[in-house]
Amino acid sequence: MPPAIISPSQLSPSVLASDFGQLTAECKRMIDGGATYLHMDVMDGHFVDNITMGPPVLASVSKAIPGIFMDCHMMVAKPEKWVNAVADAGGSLYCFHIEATDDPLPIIASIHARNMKAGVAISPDTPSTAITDEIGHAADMLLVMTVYPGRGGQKFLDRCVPKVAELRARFPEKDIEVDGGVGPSTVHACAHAGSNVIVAGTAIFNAADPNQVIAQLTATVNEAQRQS
Ligand SMILES: O=C(CO)[C@H](O)[C@H](O)COP(=O)(O)O
Repeated sequence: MPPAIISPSQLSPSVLASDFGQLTAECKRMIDGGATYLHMDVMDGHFVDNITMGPPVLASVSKAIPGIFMDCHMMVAKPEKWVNAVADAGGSLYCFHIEATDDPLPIIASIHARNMKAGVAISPDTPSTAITDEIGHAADMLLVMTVYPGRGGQKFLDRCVPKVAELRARFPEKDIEVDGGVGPSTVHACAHAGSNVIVAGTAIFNAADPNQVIAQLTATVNEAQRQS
């Protein structure tokens, strides 16, 4: 059993599954439905084979929804390049991929210098040990991808779950996020391995009752924390 988790649960709907033509309304709908974060999937067409949105769109959302916590998942080839633009756009958390840089510590420092939380993500084929003790302690959040980044609606990769447990054992005080294929049938494994920040896209946006799914995912994490 992993050590007791002290970080509160957060539910972060992935806007990749939203109607981008109604993005602000979709984000409001999620917050009103019980989400605490909004997972903003920023893709630049280089790190992954897809393009989504950038700082101008983030700025529109933060302007329309003051106080929103934008959990910005930067699937970009040069993560050092966008820190200031995302901060200026109202980003709350800047999470970059360890595979996209040879020098993560200065990026974490630059994120903190702009008063954002710093996240470090690992793709499915990257071992959790790529997040060294030094990197993990410097970051605020560690993201374990449970699908290959780039698209929503993919099948959850169970083989990534042990990485959550390994990181939780080394970093009991950090936020640990899971992203990809997470929904009512897969959240239990993530939560019991030690994840406290849950990203879900299609499971929420495609649901008949999104608020019920948000409540169910949050309750599963809270129950896992009570049992830890
Ligand atoms: O980062 C992502 C893809 O790169 C998405 O956030 C992720 O896939 C969530 O979507 P779903 O819950 O539908 O799998």
